Amino acid sequence: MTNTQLTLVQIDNYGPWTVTPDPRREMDLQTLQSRLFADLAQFVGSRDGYVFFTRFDNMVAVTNGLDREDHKLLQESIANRYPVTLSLGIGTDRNPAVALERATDHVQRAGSAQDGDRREVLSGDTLAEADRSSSDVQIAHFDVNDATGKYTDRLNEFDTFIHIEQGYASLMRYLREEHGALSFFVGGDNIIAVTPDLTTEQYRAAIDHVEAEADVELKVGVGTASNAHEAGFAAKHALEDCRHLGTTVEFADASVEPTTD
Ligand SMILES: Nc1nc2c(ncn2[C@@H]2O[C@H](COP(=O)(O)OP(=O)(O)OP(=O)(O)O)[C@@H](O)[C@H]2O)c(=O)[nH]1
Repeated sequence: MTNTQLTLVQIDNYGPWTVTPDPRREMDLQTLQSRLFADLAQFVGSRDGYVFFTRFDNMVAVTNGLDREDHKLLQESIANRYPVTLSLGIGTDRNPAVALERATDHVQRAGSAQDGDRREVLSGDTLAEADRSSSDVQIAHFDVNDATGKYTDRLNEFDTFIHIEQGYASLMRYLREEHGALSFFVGGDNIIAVTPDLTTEQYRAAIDHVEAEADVELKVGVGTASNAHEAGFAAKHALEDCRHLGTTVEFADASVEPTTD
């Protein structure tokens, strides 16, 4: 059964820091943000989790497999190397949107994102050791069909970007509203969604919705495993199956497709 552990990563008091004592050079802020994301990706990825950059000042990580000590170590390591600190809220649930709601609540209760006195909050419970082996994550890796032929090789980069982003906007809203799944743009034409147990029909309905609303054609590979890396890796293989078979939805072999209840 899926039971997703999500961590909200929030830079403490970042807004005021960006303008104190004067507004800081934008490319310096972009450098800090992308390096911070790279460090998080390495830390969380080496523990088989996933992290998504979302707005950079706030990021979302799938942390099944990471315990409280791992979270503490991350905070300590960032505080030692960056001019900013991180607050972390942890939440778990079968439904990823509910898990994120819980994670967020822990951080928000401790104070505002722009509260100078709120630093390095670490709040919320990780999955109990006993639950870890029976708690799976479902990852759906979406990809635009022939993005290279339709967009990259034909349009300028900005017009390509508009098409891809419109597809992403349509998918992220649909999956969030219909299923509480959280979708993240990860570059190129790829979107990774953290989902509850969904069926082939439910994925197909999402793809049909995006085609009707944004005129963007997607395919998806789905994987389920005890951590994001394994689930996501299986999803990538399933996506390759879509390419070879010419299908739009494939589940990885190891994932058992649930029946609709
Ligand atoms: N983040 C991420 N990006 C990828 C991955 N695979 C491909 N990309 C990106 O997606 C772009 C397009 O590659 P593809 O999706 O393979 O190409 P395509 O033209 O859409 O062809 P088909 O997907 O086979 O229909 C690449 O330039 C990469 O930027 C991946 O596994 N992860």
